[in-house]
Amino acid sequence: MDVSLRPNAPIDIWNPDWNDPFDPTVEAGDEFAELVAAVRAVQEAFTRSRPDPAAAAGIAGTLRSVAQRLEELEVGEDDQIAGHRWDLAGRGQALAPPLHIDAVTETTARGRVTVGRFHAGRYAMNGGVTPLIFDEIMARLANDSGRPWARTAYLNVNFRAPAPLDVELRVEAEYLRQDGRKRFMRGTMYHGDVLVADADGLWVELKPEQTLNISEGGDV
Ligand SMILES: CCCCCCCCCCCC(=O)SCCNC(=O)CCNC(=O)[C@H](O)C(C)(C)COP(=O)(O)OP(=O)(O)OC[C@H]1O[C@@H](n2cnc3c(N)ncnc32)[C@H](O)[C@@H]1OP(=O)(O)O
Repeated sequence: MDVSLRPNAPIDIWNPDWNDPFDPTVEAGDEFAELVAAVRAVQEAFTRSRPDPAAAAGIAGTLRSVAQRLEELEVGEDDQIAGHRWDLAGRGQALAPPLHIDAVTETTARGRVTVGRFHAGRYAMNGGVTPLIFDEIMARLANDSGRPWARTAYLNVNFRAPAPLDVELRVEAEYLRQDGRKRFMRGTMYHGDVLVADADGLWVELKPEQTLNISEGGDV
């Protein structure tokens, strides 16, 4: 399947036909989506398992060969697909929680996410995962509507209640205000009516001499 990898591609709104990482069926013919779903399935199944030593050794060997096969297909970061598929949950980045962005306006964004044990701390979402989800949706909003690129300067997260696993959580972002290059954002995460976390964040617009690709020697 041919896919758009442009970093500034229009935001894709969730389409029920797209792959859900918790749904083993993926869009027919979308081989990369199938691969991401498979990687996520490995992560979740590994986390939930307790293999005996022989099984662990066998599975490790199998995964080493998979890694070797993928290493043969390595490309530069701008050309990789993971993280660049805007239509997939978590942009096809298998570490990222599978956040579906449902809607983005100039000042708001909303999405939903369900995490399993791979993203768990103890019986609830890991405290490092919550900021990942906020950064994803708040950065998406901060950089939407044709605004020049901005980077996260700070992200302060309040954990209000344990975020349960295996159930859908609602995530929202709000563009509070702009002050020169500074964009102030707020995020909230709900399980039903329960606020499980909220966040305040600042995104700072890059100066012309700054670049997203810091390996190109931009002034960052
Ligand atoms: C992913 C989903 C898809 C969505 C699309 C996502 C793609 C976006 C790009 C990738 C985003 C990331 O990966 S972000 C990854 C995590 N973030 C980073 O790595 C950022 C690292 N930090 C930096 O690069 C820099 O510190 C910047 C760009 C954030 C700011 O540096 P700068 O440009 O030199 O800013 P500077 O002139 O000093 O400050 C400008 C104004 O901001 C204020 N300011 C700056 N930093 C702070 C701060 N931490 N706390 C308070 N205020 C601050 C200053 O006081 C000043 O206010 P005043 O005096 O004007 O009032």
